[in-house]
Amino acid sequence: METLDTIAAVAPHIPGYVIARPLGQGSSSTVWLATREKDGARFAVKCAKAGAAGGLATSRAEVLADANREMRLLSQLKHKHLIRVHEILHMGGAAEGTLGIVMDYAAGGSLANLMSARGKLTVGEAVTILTPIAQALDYLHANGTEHGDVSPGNVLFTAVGMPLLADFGVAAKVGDKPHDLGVGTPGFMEPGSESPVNGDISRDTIQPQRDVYALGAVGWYCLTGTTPEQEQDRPPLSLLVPEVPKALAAALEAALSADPRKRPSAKELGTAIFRSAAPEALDLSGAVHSSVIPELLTRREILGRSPRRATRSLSRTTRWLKIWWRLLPFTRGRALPTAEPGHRRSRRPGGGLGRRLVLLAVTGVLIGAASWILWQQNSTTTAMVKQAAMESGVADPGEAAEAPHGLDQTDAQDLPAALATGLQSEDPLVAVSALSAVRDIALGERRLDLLDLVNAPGSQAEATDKQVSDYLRDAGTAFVGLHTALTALTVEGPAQSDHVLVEVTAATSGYEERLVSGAVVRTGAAGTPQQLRLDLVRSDGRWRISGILDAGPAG
Ligand SMILES: Nc1ncnc2c1ncn2[C@@H]1O[C@H](COP(=O)(O)OP(=O)(O)OP(=O)(O)O)[C@@H](O)[C@H]1O
Repeated sequence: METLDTIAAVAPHIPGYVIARPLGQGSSSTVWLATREKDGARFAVKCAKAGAAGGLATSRAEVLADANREMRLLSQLKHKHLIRVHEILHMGGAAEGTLGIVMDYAAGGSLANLMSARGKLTVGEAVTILTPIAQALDYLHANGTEHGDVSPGNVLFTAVGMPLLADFGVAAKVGDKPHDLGVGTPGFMEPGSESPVNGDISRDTIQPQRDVYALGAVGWYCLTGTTPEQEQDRPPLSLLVPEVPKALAAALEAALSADPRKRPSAKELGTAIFRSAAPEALDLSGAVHSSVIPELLTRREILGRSPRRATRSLSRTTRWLKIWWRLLPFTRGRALPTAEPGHRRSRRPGGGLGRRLVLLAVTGVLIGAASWILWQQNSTTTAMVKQAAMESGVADPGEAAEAPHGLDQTDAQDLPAALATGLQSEDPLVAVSALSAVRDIALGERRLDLLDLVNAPGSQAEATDKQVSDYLRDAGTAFVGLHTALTALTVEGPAQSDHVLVEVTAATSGYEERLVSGAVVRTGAAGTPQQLRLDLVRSDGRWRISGILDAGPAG
């Protein structure tokens, strides 16, 4: 697999999108990070390479046919752990005549990148990755589809570390033409893929057992750092990695059976893996592009391993983050929610910003883990958590939740009249109180689009609140009851200016972090009053917050 450093492809012209950087390259395509011009949303665009060496398609017509086929296949499938495809585009510039598949951007990179950075993963991390991918495979198989290339390059992660299965370039549906032999990634294909296996499993039907083998091989690779040998040459997994629980070793070894009939189904494999050990938050730090680090929430490194380095790498934005987030006090020392009794709880993080980031990060991952792996559990508690997760959209962090009760409505018209008027006030002191109240509503009711009314476009304040709102979207929660009281307001700067500093003392109330179902996942204590200087700018006749400067503790 090529790394980003070795990608020499010329950026294509994609109508309606601005290309940011290459994300990766496979045998048949290059994948680019692209921003949609109309709304700034980010996507990954997979651009086929005509005549790609090693790919299945060797002519332009074949490339087009393959892209169309992959798009068609993916558009019929919908699962929280399958990458979603949005549209297929005709490319311009150097790529004229080819197609681009626009899909969800997986900011956490691929398992291949993670393994290059880490070498091996922990048992808990492997469980976190393998269980949801087994779920996705179970879904595919139940829908008559074989993925055909389950491998580290095709397991991607969202910014909160949720695994997604990608690349349906060689996937097959029931009734499709038989696979070309030898497709897939070496090391992760069942032995004998280059020749028919066990006569009774014919090549003119899909073979889910091949995906099960591949997932077993991915699991082996995660734990040992190497791909599995053939059955007769393979040492027991527990010899290579003594800390692997017996049940996990047995599940992976069964998946790697040479005889496909001895392999478990994807569902059985997922169940066995899930029951073998507690899932653990992924440490993706060190495996992603530097520009992704600020949005990466699964950063245990901040927590304990190398706090200084991690905090430094968050760079300047953290100063703004630190100040604004001080308005969201997270409870000290309270246990974070976990879905399963006995599953690992978060460790107590260190202090300051790292603590807040990590609390968010670990909460996100554990809540996420709860939904990814709540699959075969049958206890009432689990069912309730699962229900809550589904209702809240936590079950699908990559997708905006269909929030009931009018949450997420973007229309400012249903704001209380006094607030709507306050937002339009020429007086920055009136406006700033309204801005703060609207921000409380945005975070308290998860009406996150209201933040557009609060923060100046392109400002540090906007960037900071985006981190908070991304967290709430991903977690499917709101900070219910949050109220920010602003007192001792004074304006610095000329009265008529379009840019003023407002000095305030800000104090936040206690609040509950709740799922849309109403379930409380965490409580936050009231914050110590902070003296802040809010940087306000006025445009289109309205004041918005552009930045927040720390003026120290109040009093
Ligand atoms: N949605 C995405 N978000 C972020 N990165 C992605 C995304 N899709 C792909 N990538 C990156 O691009 C790489 C290549 O993508 P992909 O595997 O789909 O290409 P391919 O040409 O079909 O590969 P191959 O045929 O060799 O399996 C991935 O390994 C990953 O690093």
